[in-house]
Amino acid sequence: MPREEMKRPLIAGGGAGPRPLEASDQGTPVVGVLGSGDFSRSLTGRLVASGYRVVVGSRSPKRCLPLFPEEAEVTSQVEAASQGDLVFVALFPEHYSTLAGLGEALAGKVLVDVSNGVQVNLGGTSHAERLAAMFPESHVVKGFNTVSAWALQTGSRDGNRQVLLCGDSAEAKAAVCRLCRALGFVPVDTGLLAARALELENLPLRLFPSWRVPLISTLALFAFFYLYNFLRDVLQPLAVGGRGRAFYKMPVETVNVTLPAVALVTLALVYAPGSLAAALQLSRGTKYARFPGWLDRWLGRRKQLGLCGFACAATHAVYSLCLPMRRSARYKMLNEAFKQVKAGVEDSWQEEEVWRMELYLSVGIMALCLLSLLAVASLPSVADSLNWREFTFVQSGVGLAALAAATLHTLLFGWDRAFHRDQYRLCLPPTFMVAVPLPLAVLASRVALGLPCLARRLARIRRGWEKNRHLRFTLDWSPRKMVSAKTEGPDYFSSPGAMRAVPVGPVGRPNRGFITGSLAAAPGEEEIQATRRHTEAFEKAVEDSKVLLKRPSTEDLGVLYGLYKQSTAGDVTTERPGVLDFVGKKKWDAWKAREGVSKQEAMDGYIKAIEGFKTKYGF
Ligand SMILES: NC(=O)C1=CN([C@@H]2O[C@H](COP(=O)(O)OP(=O)(O)OC[C@H]3O[C@@H](n4cnc5c(N)ncnc54)[C@H](OP(=O)(O)O)[C@@H]3O)[C@@H](O)[C@H]2O)C=CC1
Ligand SMILES: [Fe+3]
Repeated sequence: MPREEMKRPLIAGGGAGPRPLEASDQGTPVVGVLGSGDFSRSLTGRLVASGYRVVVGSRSPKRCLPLFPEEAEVTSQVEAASQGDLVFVALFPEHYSTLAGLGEALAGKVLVDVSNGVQVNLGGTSHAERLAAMFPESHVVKGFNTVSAWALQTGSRDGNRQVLLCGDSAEAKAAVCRLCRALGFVPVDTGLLAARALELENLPLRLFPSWRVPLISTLALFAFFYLYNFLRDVLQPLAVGGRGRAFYKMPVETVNVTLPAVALVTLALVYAPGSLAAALQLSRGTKYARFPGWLDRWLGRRKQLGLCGFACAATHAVYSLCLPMRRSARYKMLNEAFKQVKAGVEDSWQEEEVWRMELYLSVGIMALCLLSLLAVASLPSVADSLNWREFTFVQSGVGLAALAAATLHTLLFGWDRAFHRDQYRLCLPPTFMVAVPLPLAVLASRVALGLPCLARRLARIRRGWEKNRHLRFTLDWSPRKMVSAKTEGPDYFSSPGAMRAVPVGPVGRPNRGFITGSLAAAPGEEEIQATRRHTEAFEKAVEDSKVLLKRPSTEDLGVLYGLYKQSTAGDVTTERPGVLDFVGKKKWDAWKAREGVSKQEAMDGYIKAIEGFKTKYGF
């Protein structure tokens, strides 16, 4: 549906006259809708506006007729089920049993179950599966339950346009997908009914599922730090015989000491799993082993944790700005001034305190700016406009800079207080000392991962290198495959990185099916040894071809490809590729140019060529 059409109101308020089906509409299916409630009305309006013929089935058609656009036919449930090619069941699941008599009318048809549960159902049978069991001769598709009646009415331009679907019949799903697109939505096939229906039904019932753990973690941290500060700043002064003037700190001061600690730890929690993942990859020497489930989930919640941290930091900034506005602050300042006058102090300027405060504030403001950048970049519309490198730069580079600035801000706040005895109230160290170890550890781990020896190894692992394996080309030696060999072997013409390679066992141990093992099948021990040496030299040359410093010219790649194919598959046996397959033709020509050359000679040629290319392109 064109975007413009999405903007017009879809429920015809009576102004729009009947919209006869045009010639092109003749092929579109008649859509039946069972039920006459909110969802049914919104869906009917949208279907009618998109050119579909709609037959609504109700228990009392006369009563609800005025509620529907005049283009829609409102009739009995049996009639709607019989006429519709595709039938929506817009009833609550507890009323499905009232449809029992429609089995015959619905046989062979696509039934769309749009229902949602009232509470999250973990492990039971989905409504869609119940419907499928009721109508075994129909094809049930679960879908549209994640779209609200309101979104159907107003168009989905402001929200998510996806319609998640699942079902067992591919044709039925295809029909629903076509209808989805015609209504201006984007269908997403999520799989089979048994596997996905329950999940889809639970989706609209979940409240911010990806935010639960980050929010709970942030709240737990807040509770911990608040209690900690309460003990230190409110209870301790009372315990040592204060004059009962400590509880006033609870709404502002204690909260404002708590918030930066929570923000800092939360921010550290954003970058900690990345370091753990890198450490795991380094120790395992591969990126192909799965992370533990908890680490996977933690990695997947970094954005939410970061936004929670940002919210705490921003609130801390607002609280800090408001600190001097409080009555308590004014009284305290006046009292201090009075004490100074009494003590005869004219100038209370303390150079060290001034510098501490200037630096502390400046670094704090910078940290907040960097965090704001991060938060803005995590908005889907902004993130979508960045390429992968830009996104990584912002999330990783700017994020770590924000963490470093926030840690420095906290350290400047602490200054030398860690060494003052009077700061250890109730034997508890100052809050910043509790908050700072995790961020410092994360920053130290990032510095360590940036050390050339680790960074290089990690980069190799992330490009597919494995500690206990090495890469070799598959040189298929079976005669049947040789005949059909078309593009096997290194794909020299695509890109060096795209060369087809498979992991094999530790170096030196020949594997069956690779050229080493296969050639060893030749008779005679001496012959076998000679062939093996020759093959190993060839294999090494193939390995070397992958690590030339520069990519060889197209001509040289052609030479390599031709010799390689002749070495491994013998003479070309396939037809020359078609006119439009430029790369295929070049490859074929390069192979054809070696026709008649024996495999041994081709291998020799290949080895020599690589030796030359090592000097020419660097190695
Ligand atoms: N509203 C929404 O935004 C969304 C709703 N849904 C799903 O769509 C389905 C319908 O929801 P909605 O339209 O809001 O609900 P409504 O209550 O508005 O409509 C339900 C319809 O069911 C029929 N009905 C009511 N009572 C009975 C009964 N005792 N026996 C048989 N039929 C009965 C009625 O139609 P009649 O009298 O004509 O037979 C009624 O209009 C639900 O499964 C809901 O989960 C899914 C996504 C969004
Ligand atoms: Fe601060």
